[in-house]
Amino acid sequence: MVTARAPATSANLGSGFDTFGVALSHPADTVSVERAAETTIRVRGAGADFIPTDPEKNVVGAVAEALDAPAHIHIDKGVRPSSGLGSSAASAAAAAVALNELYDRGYSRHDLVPVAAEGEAVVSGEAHADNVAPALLGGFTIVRSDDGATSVDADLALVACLPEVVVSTRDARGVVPDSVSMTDHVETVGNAATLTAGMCRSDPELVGRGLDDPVVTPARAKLITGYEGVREAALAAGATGVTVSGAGPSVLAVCEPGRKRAVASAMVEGFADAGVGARAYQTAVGDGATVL
Ligand SMILES: Nc1ncnc2c1ncn2[C@@H]1O[C@H](COP(=O)(O)OP(=O)(O)O)[C@@H](O)[C@H]1O
Ligand SMILES: N[C@@H](CCOP(=O)(O)O)C(=O)O
Repeated sequence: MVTARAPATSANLGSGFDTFGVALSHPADTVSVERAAETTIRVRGAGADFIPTDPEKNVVGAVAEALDAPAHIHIDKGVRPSSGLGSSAASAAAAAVALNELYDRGYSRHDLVPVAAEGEAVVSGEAHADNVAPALLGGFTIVRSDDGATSVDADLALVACLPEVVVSTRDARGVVPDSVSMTDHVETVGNAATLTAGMCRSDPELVGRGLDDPVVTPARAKLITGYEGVREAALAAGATGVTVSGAGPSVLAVCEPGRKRAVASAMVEGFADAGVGARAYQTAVGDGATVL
C-alpha cells in the first residue's frame, strides 16, 4: 500500500482567474492505494456522504484511468467538498502521486499536473489546473494552457474562512463574465503583476493589493451570503487583502503572521452577523503533495 497527502489549495487569488493558485499548509486529503484488477473507491472524512464512489464520477477514478493504474483507493477527506479550497484537486493530486509511486511510473510532479487535471474535468467539466498545480507542486503557482505550471516558494500567512454553505465550482463558473473591458483588463494585469511580485518577495502588502479583481470576484461574491461584511471585518482586523477562494464559498485573507487569529475571529463573526456559521483555518502557503 502507498499513501500520499495533498493539501487544500486556494485558486484564482482574485486577479488570476484559472491561472493563480496557492497550496495551503492545512487542511489536506490523504489517499491510500493498493494494486487491483479494477478500481474501487472508498471515502471517509469531511463531506464523504456527498462524494461518489463510482470511479466514473470520482476524480481519483479518472486519475487511475489516465495512469492505467487500477487500484483499491481509500480517500480520507480533510478538505470539505464544494468549499472553494480545492477539495476535488486535493484528492486528484494525492491519488496521482500515490499511484505514480505504486506502479513506479516515474513521472515528476510537473508531469502529473495534466493527469490530475483530468480528474478536475470529471467534476467541473473543464480540466482547469489552477488547483492541482499548487496541490502537486506547492507554493504559489501560475498555470498556462500550453506550457505547464511555474511554482514560486512564498512565506505568507493566510486565513481561509469556510462558511456552512455550498457553492459548486460548476455553478460558479456559470456566473463568470464572457468578456472584459480594456479598463478592467489593464487593472487586472496590474493586480496580477503586483500579486506575483508580492509572492516572490513574501510581501503580504503587495499580495494583498494583488487580490483586487474587478471582473470575476464581484460576480461570485453575490453567491456568498455575507461576503462584503466578512471582507470589511477581515480588513478592519488587519488583513492586507481579501478575496473569494477558488469558486467559493470560502473567503481568503492575507495578513501579517501575528494577525491571523484576529482576522480569523473577525471573519467568523462577519459570517455570524449574516446568520451563517463558519470556521476559519489559520494557515499559510504550504508544500505540495508528498508520499507518507
Ligand atoms: N475525491 C473527491 N473529493 C471531493 N469532491 C469530489 C471528489 N470526487 C468527486 N467529487 C465531486 O466534486 C465536487 C466538489 O468539487 P468542487 O466543486 O470543485 O469543490 P471544491 O471547490 O472544494 O474543489 C462535489 O460535487 C463532489 O461530489
Ligand atoms: N479557477 C477555478 C478554481 C476552482 O477552485 P475550487 O477550489 O472552487 O475548486 C474556478 O474559479 O472555477
